[in-house]
Amino acid sequence: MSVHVSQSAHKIQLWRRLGSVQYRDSSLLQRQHLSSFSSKADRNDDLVTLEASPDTGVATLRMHRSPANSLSMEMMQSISGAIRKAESDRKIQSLILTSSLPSGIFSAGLELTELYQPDLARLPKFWESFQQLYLDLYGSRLSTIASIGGPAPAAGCMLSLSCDYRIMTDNPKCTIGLNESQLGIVAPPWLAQQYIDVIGNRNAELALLLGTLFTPQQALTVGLVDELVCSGDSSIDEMAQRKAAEFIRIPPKARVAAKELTRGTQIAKLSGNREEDTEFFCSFVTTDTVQKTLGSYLEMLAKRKK
Ligand SMILES: CCCCCCCC/C=C\C=C\CC(=O)SCCNC(=O)CCNC(=O)[C@H](O)C(C)(C)COP(=O)(O)OP(=O)(O)OC[C@H]1O[C@@H](n2cnc3c(N)ncnc32)[C@H](O)[C@@H]1OP(=O)(O)O
Repeated sequence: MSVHVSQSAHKIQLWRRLGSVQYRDSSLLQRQHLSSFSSKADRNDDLVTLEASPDTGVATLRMHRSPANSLSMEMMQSISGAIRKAESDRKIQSLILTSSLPSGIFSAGLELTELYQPDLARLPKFWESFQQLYLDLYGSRLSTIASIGGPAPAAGCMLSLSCDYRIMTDNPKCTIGLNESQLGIVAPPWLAQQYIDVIGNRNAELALLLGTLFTPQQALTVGLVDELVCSGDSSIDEMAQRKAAEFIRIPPKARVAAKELTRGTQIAKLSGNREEDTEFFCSFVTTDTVQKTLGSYLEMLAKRKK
């Protein structure tokens, strides 16, 4: 145990050195004019909707945090809360995770304003909410289906990786993958492991290095999604419902036990390592280097829009 702790302390030092100077307060960084990236806390009450159908045993969790379902702390807590609510209903055996944004965006990943020039008191709680969301979704007793009608980069991809089955719209503009390296950051180990488990070591290695965003066809080829639906075809919901019904036909105890076989070790690993993981994240993301890269990435997003 002591060896483990000292190794991770070493890793933190390494990240700090990579970032050269540790970020202390926002005055250390040049404030840039990024008017569209200014929100932080938002209201918890209208970010997701849960529709449970006891007749079919299927609940549908729709995300609608405009404009892109990016994951603020409150958004992650709302999704976690809705998963737990669905789980508490013994008639519900399956959960479909989808977006109800008119743009179709599944989720743009972590809310970048939570990472850039962060509120230092909020940052650890933000990361704990991300860990919790992973634990709630990946470890759910429900069979979970991601119905991906639009882009799903980074933590948006994590949401889908945490489900048991992924259906995606076949529109080349809708991409999916862990693109963190393009932002000058890396995926946390538990998220990288999900990627490795789903697409295999070599595919994950290359994709993590390059920050690849896969088109739906490429995602299908590497196994990142299980099925594609023709673009514009409204049947993605029907397909998700059909898949949910297929999972429900498996006796729940066997289904849950099978899931535990493949996911139990990773869930236990993060559960026993949350504080250290949070400390590492906060130390890493607040380095000057990471902050500068995030600032440039945000500017690039804003310019691209113009
Ligand atoms: C122990 C070990 C620890 C190791 C350390 C671990 C460190 C890990 C640290 C962080 C991990 C981060 C994971 C992440 O999830 S980072 C987020 C990555 N996300 C992205 O790169 C996506 C960026 N967005 C896009 O590419 C596009 O917006 C897209 C989702 C494809 C949609 O494109 P489009 O339909 O063209 O729409 P717009 O680009 O115009 O976007 C619409 C509005 O949404 C805003 N937006 C988009 N993404 C985000 C975001 N992630 N956060 C906040 N806001 C976002 C965008 O600005 C537009 O806003 P507005 O209309 O107001 O201008």
